[in-house]
Amino acid sequence: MIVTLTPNPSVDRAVTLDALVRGEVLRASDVRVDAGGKGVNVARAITAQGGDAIAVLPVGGPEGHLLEELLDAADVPRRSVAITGSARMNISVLEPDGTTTKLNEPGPELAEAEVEAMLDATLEAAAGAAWVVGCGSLPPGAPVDLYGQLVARVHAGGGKVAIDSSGPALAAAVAATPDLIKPNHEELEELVGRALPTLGDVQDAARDLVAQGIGIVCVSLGRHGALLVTADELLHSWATITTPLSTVGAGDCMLAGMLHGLTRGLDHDDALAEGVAWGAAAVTLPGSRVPHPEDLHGIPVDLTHSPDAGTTLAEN
Ligand SMILES: Nc1ncnc2c1ncn2[C@@H]1O[C@H](COP(=O)(O)OP(=O)(O)O)[C@@H](O)[C@H]1O
Ligand SMILES: O=P(O)(O)OC[C@H]1O[C@](O)(COP(=O)(O)O)[C@@H](O)[C@@H]1O
Repeated sequence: MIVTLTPNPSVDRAVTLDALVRGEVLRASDVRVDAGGKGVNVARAITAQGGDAIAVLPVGGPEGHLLEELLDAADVPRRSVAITGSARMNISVLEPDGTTTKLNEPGPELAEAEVEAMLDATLEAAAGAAWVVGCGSLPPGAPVDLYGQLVARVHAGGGKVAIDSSGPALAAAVAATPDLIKPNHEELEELVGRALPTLGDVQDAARDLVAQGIGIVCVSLGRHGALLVTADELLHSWATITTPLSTVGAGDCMLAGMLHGLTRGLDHDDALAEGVAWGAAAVTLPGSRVPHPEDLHGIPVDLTHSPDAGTTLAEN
């Protein structure tokens, strides 16, 4: 079982437009609403594939109510922690060529007691879990080392922790040496403080993080797939898709597939390939819809132990 903590969940509203033009009145051709936030998406993806996950999230206000309704409709087990503020609503604008523009709100201000209650609920749900996953940005009021605290508390109980975050929250989590991190290319560049234009540069940065004590560094690279580095392994896996629809939540599905694979005892090759397949499948689906088993058919996944270090990582 996998427990996800999403300190800053959202109602995700995905709006499809012919073209995003600033300063104009634009008519949407389609709209989708999903429960969102990175850990919520990880739990949704695992549930959709028949796995066991529990989403822990702070819930308040009308958007919080909608979030719970959406999770219940998708049969995602959850532990809601009541908060005074209102959950955020994030908007994604999707254009026909697959370009995705995201407008993420900061989220509600959390009180110290609400942060504590969220950590307690996560630790309680985590008894016997294979992995605890801390995901996404931190809302105002949450301490920057919230994920660092999560890592320390889960480790004290003998559990394993994965972190998928960005900026100072990720840096503080890394200082507490989680068992796995899943930055995307941009998040890794920010973490190490330098540009990483090639696969070889990403490889070197991931190796440095492993040398600091992180067991698995898995970097998602958009259409270039993902690179997984441990103390004695280097793997690169990718999937080619012809019709990208929405990249919202692709990284979350990638992480979900990999953790689901690891939990089922797959080795790192097969777990990475599973993650890459889930991530690529997510890109073929509208909004932040997560893939079900039938969505994985026909997604060919490649994997090598000798990545081409010279590959230039173009913008996704
Ligand atoms: N254009 C694409 N073609 C194929 N796979 C993709 C594409 N974009 C994303 N993916 C898949 O989704 C995963 C996550 O994408 P990425 O953009 O790196 O994550 P994030 O959503 O965290 O920014 C990748 O590892 C890959 O498996
Ligand atoms: O916590 P953050 O970084 O603001 O991201 C939250 C957003 O990210 C998502 O989890 C999607 O993930 P990606 O942005 O990585 O595609 C949305 O569901 C949510 O709206």
